[in-house]
Amino acid sequence: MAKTTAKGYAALHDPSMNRGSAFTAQQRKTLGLEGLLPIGVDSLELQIARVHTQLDMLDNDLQRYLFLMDLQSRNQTLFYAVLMGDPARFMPLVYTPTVGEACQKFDHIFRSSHGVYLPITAKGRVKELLKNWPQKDVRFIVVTDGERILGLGDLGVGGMGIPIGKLALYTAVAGVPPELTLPITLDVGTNNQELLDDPLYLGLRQQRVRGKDYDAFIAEFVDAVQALYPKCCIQWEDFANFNAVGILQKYKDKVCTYNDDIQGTAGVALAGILGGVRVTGKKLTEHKFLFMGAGSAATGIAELISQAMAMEGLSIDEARARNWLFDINGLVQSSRKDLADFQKPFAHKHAASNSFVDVIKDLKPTGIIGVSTVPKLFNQQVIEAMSEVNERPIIFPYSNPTSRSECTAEEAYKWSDGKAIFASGSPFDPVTYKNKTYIPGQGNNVYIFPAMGMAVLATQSKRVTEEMFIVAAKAVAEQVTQAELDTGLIYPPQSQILDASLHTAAKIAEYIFDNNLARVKRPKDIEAHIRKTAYRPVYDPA
Ligand SMILES: O=C([O-])CC(=O)C(=O)O
Ligand SMILES: [Mg+2]
Repeated sequence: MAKTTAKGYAALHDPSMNRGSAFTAQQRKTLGLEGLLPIGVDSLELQIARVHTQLDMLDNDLQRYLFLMDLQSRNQTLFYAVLMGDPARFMPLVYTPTVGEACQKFDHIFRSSHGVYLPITAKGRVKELLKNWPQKDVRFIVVTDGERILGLGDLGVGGMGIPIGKLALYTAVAGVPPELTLPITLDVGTNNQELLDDPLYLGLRQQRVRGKDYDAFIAEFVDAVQALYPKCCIQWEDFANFNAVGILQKYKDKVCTYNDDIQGTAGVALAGILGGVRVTGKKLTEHKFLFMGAGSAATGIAELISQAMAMEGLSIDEARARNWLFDINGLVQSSRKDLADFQKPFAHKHAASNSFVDVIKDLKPTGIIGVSTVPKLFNQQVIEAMSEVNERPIIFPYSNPTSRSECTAEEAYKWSDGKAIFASGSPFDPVTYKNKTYIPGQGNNVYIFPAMGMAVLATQSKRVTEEMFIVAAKAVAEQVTQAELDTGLIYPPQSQILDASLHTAAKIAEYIFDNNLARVKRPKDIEAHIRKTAYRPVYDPA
């Protein structure tokens, strides 16, 4: 929401200004609020405590999600103070897994609007619609077309929950000022018949537009953003593979943009692997990865790992040869005729196989990475096979939300007899197995995208490059202590995610300055500058 200076009654209804019961007596006088609030004056701490009590009264996480969204549209400072006070507790509410359920039920739970909806029927008028957003300086847009929301598929306009949730984390996790962010949904229709048949559905009631008209709409959108907000970075989120890959290819060298599912996920996977590599004692170049799923998330991770392996001495071809994909049609290998261009670098010579377990026994990967959106594919046989060929198998079920995870943390630890190096896309509780407690890490792009946002903000970077994700991955991984590795954690603990993200952001920013991508002058101490720029959820002094 835009920062404003509303007065009187309007001040109570402007989330960027509203303090509710925390307006001081003096402010109430000056702003004309006397009589509009009960006489008591709360501190922010007391307001936070009240929110916790109210959350405790609710029966389930979807209700808590709705409560928090209402809070966001009522009192922004309090919303972020609550989130940032306990990120480990609140991330699963405003983000995966609860946000997935909220997107599925979007039309039924809809209350008030946040962000901008651009229907393809407004073709030619995108700029005009965007101008209705009150804020004139927007630095981050997270945009979806709702076609592949987490692993839940086409949710049409209901996908909006994702840009809203991601941007809340830009702020809560890396301190990006909320007034600079804007969630957007491009409504190009939906192919989800259940939605089309639902009288409560709020999006366009038509099949998805494809091809030239779709591309032209995306182009108009990018142009409009450039024209209105020249310093803005566009993050593409939860598009179907074929659109995600094409859009990124088309715009990554033209404007400041990235795709979180391809590049952010790749960054966080590489960070987890660098952490995991420390546990295995083997060099990165000695590892070999097998992906369950061969979409753009898989190829994005495989490519970033390959680049990182190449930086450690392998040729890029040797590096790619250590990354294998497996999908619904079996092992991706060079004789397959159904492959898209973006999959071909990872289609190596090998006999066809439809058995993931056989492929594990044959290729002996050191890690398996699940980006299939199909739950339970890492079954007991798979994890036992990985444990037979590895002292410490890397098991990363990355599909979201929890209901789509390739296995649970408990399954991974149990079936590997406590040997698994584990991280999952959505959170799992700690697991006790044979008297030892393991803390499963959340290998979610939340360790990357907020930090990337903060770095881009602090530098006004012209572009977002591939190397920036390698820098980010290394910065995340280097913060994990040996004691944390010993408990199974390969990412920094979520309780300290703000601090970790600010450090990661500083490392990325340093790279941006070093490579002449910045549009601002280099500060003497980059990390101090970033920490100073970061949003804090406090009321400005009266
Ligand atoms: O949103 C998340 O939790 C991670 C992500 O980008 C996805 O699964 O699409
Ligand atoms: Mg996503």
